[in-house]
Amino acid sequence: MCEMGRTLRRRKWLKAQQACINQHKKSYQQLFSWLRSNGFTMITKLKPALFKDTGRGLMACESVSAGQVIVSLPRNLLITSETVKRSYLLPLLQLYNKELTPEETLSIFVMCEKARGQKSPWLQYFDIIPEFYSTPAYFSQEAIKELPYSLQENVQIQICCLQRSYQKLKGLLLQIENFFPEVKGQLTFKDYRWAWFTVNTRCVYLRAACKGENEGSFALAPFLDLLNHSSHVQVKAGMNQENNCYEIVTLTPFSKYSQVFINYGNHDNRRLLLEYGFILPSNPNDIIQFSSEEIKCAFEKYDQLHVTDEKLSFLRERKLLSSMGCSQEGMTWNLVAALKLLSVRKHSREFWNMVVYEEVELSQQEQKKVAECARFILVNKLKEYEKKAVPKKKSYENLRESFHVRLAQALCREEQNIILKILKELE
Ligand SMILES: C[S@@+](CC[C@H](N)C(=O)[O-])C[C@H]1O[C@@H](n2cnc3c(N)ncnc32)[C@H](O)[C@@H]1O
Repeated sequence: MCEMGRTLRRRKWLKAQQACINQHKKSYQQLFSWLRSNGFTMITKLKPALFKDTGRGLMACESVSAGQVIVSLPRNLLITSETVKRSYLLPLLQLYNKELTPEETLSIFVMCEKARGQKSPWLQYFDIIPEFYSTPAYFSQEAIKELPYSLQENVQIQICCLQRSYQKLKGLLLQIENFFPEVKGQLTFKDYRWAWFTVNTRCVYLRAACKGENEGSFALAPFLDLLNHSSHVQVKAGMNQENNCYEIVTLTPFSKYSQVFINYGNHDNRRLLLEYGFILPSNPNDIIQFSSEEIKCAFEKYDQLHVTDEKLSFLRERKLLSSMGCSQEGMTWNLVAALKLLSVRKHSREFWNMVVYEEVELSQQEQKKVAECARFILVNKLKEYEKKAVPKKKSYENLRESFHVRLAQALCREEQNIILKILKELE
């Protein structure tokens, strides 16, 4: 029943997406003729298409071999801080007394260009950009509650940063509205959130390959930003100084009619969701992190508390308290080191150093303690997900909200599976 419900929802979602692609057909034609008129040439034939697992992406219309340039975009088609500085916004930016980050500069430009509509030279580009994002900053409170607790905190932090950034820019936005009445009423917080996530989810990084003016900055790259992410592919990307184009060379071949992917980086699912609004099934970069509090809780029943605290300080001084977690591959080195250290009885810092950095054989009792505590920590973590997995009566009217809830639940399921796998290995 549940499977059937999921299939039906999936179909509904695909239908909505297909309608969106059809509706956009004309926009794509306009995008391509605009790109061509600005010097773009399609080196590898790719076209926008809808894919079952990832939504819109780019499809290879011919087979693509490793080493092939998949997209080559002339510099004039990139939106960078330099583009903004050359624009009508420059005098107002210069007069503003607060320093803007590159993300803020680009977000303001994106928001203004979107608001200018037909008057914007980037119209054809903004026409194909999604109206909404599926990052948790767009989630309802109900959907946020479905996320793991520490991720909920990160979402709140992200929203606060966005609000603070908007407040900081308020004076400048008022000035812009005064000078350019056509954007009036279109520079609200919601518009800023949209622009910020457009920049955050779609920008490429211009590396310091050349000592140019864009060294180490971000850029929006029309068309190229229709490429989705896969952790299984490898690409090389950067400015080609010879033709002044931003190019992506794939190191992974793709067959005809398959989706062409790039790699956004070694992100775990929490980062992918927070920053990009999606997750990867069986993400090899997924690590379930444990806090020192969670570890401490497991050891309280064995050690006197002050000894546990001292051992935790010992780990903190050596920066071993971060990255304590587990992945598909097993427990991280830092977690194993912490478990070993917290299990030993001897109270000597010299010995603790040997336990962490050298192969000191633990007694059978200590090894048993390591396994027991690992199990305790993992089982405790599972309880957090189990509480969330209690079926809710509520049916989500809004298609978008129910998609967000399912996304949050899928993330929890992925993490749960990793923990279950490690628990099984501990048996
Ligand atoms: C640079 S855009 C890629 C094109 C985008 N799909 C579109 O239709 O405009 C990045 C966004 O694509 C989506 N995305 C990228 N890779 C994905 C994947 N493997 N699965 C699902 N969504 C993905 C996410 O919404 C992400 O924020």
